[in-house]
Amino acid sequence: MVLEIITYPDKRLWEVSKPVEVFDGSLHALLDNMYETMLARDGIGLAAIQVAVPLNVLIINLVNEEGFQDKAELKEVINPVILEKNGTTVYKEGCLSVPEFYEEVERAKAITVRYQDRFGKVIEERLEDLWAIAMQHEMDHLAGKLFIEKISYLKRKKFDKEFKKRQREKA
Ligand SMILES: CC(=O)Oc1ccc(/C=C/C(=O)NCCc2ccccc2)cc1OC(C)=O
Ligand SMILES: [Co+2]
Repeated sequence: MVLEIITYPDKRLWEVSKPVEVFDGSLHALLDNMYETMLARDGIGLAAIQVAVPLNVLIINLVNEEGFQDKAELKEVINPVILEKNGTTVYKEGCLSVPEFYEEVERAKAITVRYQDRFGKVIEERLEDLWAIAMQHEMDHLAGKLFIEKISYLKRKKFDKEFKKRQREKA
């Protein structure tokens, strides 16, 4: 089912998530619900903390060349660890937990990551470009970090001003 996505400045977004110990039906249900929620909200990545579950679980499903999200390319990532980082790249990121705000973030261009799949099998992969960006963005969520904490001081001031303006408009 589609779950509620918590949004900035909900303090739970700064919680540090915990490792998954049991790869059971409830984990599978969480992954399925996260996928449905991400698609319903036009997302390409989602971390469990964004649906208020502080577990080291994230999913990524980028849009492919034909321009749609192929479920065959869905990555279900549990207990990820980055083993290696190479190069740097900048990309204008967005986040379902920080709606309507996009900003350039600098990240590693390529990473080697080790994680487990929904059955606990260990996978080691080298990711590049948008896959690497998305993995780093979602893994930051597991450490209680948002992309707006990685932008320059001036861009963060712009975000704060923008956010307050929208709050006033809504009030
Ligand atoms: C209005 C609004 O909030 O728009 C959106 C903003 C962000 C998003 C999704 C962002 C997302 O999936 N981010 C995953 C992390 C990531 C960021 C950059 C590159 C790779 C991975 C979707 C939005 O909704 C629509 C309809 O476009
Ligand atoms: Co995000």
